[in-house]
Amino acid sequence: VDLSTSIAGVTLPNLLLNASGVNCRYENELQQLLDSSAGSLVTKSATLSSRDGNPEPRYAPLAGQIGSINSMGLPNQGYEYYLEYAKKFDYNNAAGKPLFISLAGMSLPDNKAMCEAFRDANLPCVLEINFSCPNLPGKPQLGYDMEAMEAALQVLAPIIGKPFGIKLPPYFDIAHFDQAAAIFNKFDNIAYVTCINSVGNGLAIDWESETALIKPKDGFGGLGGLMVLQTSLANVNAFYRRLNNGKQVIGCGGVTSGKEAFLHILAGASAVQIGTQLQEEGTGVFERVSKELEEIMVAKGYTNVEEFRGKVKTL
Ligand SMILES: O=C(O)c1[nH]c(=O)[nH]c(=O)c1I
Repeated sequence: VDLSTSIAGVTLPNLLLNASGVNCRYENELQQLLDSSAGSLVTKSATLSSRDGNPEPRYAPLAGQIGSINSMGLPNQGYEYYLEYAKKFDYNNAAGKPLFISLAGMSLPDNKAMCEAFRDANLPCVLEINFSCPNLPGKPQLGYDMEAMEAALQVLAPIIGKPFGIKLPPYFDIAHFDQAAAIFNKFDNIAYVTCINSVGNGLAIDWESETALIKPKDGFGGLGGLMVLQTSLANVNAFYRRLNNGKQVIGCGGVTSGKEAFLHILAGASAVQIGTQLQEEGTGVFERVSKELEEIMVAKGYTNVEEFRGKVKTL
């Protein structure tokens, strides 16, 4: 059974990888991903300068393994740390694993400076521009401001020059799928979109202590895990149906087993990112989910994912 896929001009020997933000801030964590069965890896979203992020507790799993809530606040080592990592990354590694770099500038000038630095370094890594961090106090998500998102892409796409991706927030209105896809279809080098980032500004409360689970923003944070699966499948399929010229979708949201990975591919995903389940289970999740996905494919008579990608049936 073949789980390989190609995105933005790079080939992933296995279509599973981490969701940006999970197990990917430090080099040792990135090495754990390389040593796992994941077919690739993406770094923690980087800002111009390093950041400590929001006060703890800032992440919590939810009771009943239904998901997680986080308000990390963009803690990262600063983009130069990840640029150096990308400079010394072994792109010809035996495992054939490509590298994705996530950037989440606090402003357009910051994003511009970081994209220029990566352009000048001329590396084989693929940039994933994060338009959807929900956890910066006082900062609205660019992904929810269509005009600002298009203006940013007018600046960044030409600088990046080569194929790149965008990390999107979940949309909940068909008009927003239409508007966002129409913007992305204007840029030839947008190779893919990753749907979805966490469902922004949920509130998890412990009923015994009557207290919010996380400290930042009065307990408001991004929701992930199984409980966001149906929203992520909808966003994957909405953009799969709307994007043209070979633009692809990476699915993210609610993948806890081979079954949800299979559903993401049915919805149109070319690759599948795992966040909450990676945080809770560790990097062994990639081998387990790969095996489960292979078993499902064998049981259904599929030998490769192209045979069923995007083939979700409607009634
Ligand atoms: O709080 C975070 O660091 C964070 N958390 C998320 O759930 N998504 C994001 O894109 C980011 I940058």
